[in-house]
Amino acid sequence: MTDTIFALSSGSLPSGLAVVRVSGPAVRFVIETTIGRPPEPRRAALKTIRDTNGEAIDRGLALFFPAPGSFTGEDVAEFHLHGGRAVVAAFLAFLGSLPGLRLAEAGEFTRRAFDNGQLDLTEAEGLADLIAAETEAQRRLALRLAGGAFRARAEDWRRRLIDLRAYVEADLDFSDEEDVPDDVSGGVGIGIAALRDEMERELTAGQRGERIRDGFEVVVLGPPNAGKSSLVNVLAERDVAIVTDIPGTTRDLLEVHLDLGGYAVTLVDTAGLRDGGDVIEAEGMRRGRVRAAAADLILWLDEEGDGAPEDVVGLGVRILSIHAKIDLHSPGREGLGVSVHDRASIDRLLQRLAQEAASRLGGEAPLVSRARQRQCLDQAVATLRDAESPGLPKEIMADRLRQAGEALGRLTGRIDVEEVLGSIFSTFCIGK
Ligand SMILES: Nc1nc2c(ncn2[C@@H]2O[C@H](COP(=O)(O)OP(=O)(O)OP(=O)(O)O)[C@@H](O)[C@H]2O)c(=O)[nH]1
Ligand SMILES: [K+]
Ligand SMILES: [Mg+2]
Repeated sequence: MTDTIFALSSGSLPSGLAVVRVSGPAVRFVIETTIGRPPEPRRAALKTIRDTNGEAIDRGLALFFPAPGSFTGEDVAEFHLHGGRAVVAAFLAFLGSLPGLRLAEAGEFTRRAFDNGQLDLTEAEGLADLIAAETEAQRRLALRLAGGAFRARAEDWRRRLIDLRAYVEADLDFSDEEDVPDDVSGGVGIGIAALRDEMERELTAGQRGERIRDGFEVVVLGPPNAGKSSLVNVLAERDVAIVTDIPGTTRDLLEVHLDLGGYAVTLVDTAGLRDGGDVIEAEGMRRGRVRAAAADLILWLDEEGDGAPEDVVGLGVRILSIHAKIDLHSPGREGLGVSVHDRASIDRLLQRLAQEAASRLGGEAPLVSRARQRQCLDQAVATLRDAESPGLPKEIMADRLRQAGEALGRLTGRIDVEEVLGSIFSTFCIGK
């Protein structure tokens, strides 16, 4: 028989309340042992919670969610206890002493929900992201995913693929007969193109999704001693990077994470760019350039206001040029000036960065936000493109449609799920 699992599902103790969740076949037994008669389904009941000897452990709310109308799809109970360490320890120890009960592993409640068809893989990923979300944009993105928006979309695509395949196969079966109109395959072609077009649009929007989830990347470049590390420290409001008046102080890449206007932004400090320098500095510069080439924005910093040199412009990344140390230079220069000693200039820069992030990542929350999702969808699009090749034999077209359906099956976890499950559910915390 399946184990009944339990865990503290709320945060660290002590706290006002602690929520302990139990899921599995022994839930009714747990309820009868601790509070007697089960409360009405999904209704909170205030009860004294007792151990097997009838001794009170705490007084709190108990809820019962009978299968299948629960998060996991199994019988589930929730106990809202006082969030004291001894209270929770006593209750968990008591649960562990009951036959068939054990502490849940990380993500095990969600894993059961998935196994019982309560969630698909994209919804499970959305839940993991919702719990990990640190900014508003991440929260909105994750909530949409967890709410089943991607699942619904993928299921619609899959149904349409099945219909298209049915047409092609019917066409195959009757291909000898005169009276099957050939425009059936014309309609199929239009159907495939429409489907591929929708998927491609989601892939494009997904570039935003991955950036929202993983962070909008800003790499700070400039000559040595321009004040890059000082600026990164001020923006991060922490003393993360070493600052000295010696040119070539920074060698390693150093990243800090900011929340700018609800968007996650990764700010990367780099080694100052100049000719010469020792081997270590040269390697630092190389790494800085590589990172910058993949960034969303380069923050070019110099004291002269010369702007980024040709080789940096040649990276093809959007550049925001900044005059550093404006407290040392005469005012009236053009462009965005910054001094770490002038709070107003820092606030202007922060505002500008938030605008940059918003203009690149704003709009309706996309569906695709993970490399895994993108890869599945990429595959579906590639096979559909194949299916559209002119003069393709019907058998092969039908097979391509089947393969596209399989790619969607991998996306939602309908097929080939084992290899990705471990990596997804291990990112969950215990109790989820
Ligand atoms: N007056 C003034 N001095 C600054 C400002 N920003 C940085 N400095 C000084 O400039 C010097 C170099 O600063 P860093 O932040 O180390 O410069 P960097 O660009 O990171 O230098 P490298 O890592 O060597 O490439 C230090 O002495 C800082 O105190 C500023 O806005 N105004
Ligand atoms: K320096
Ligand atoms: Mg530095």
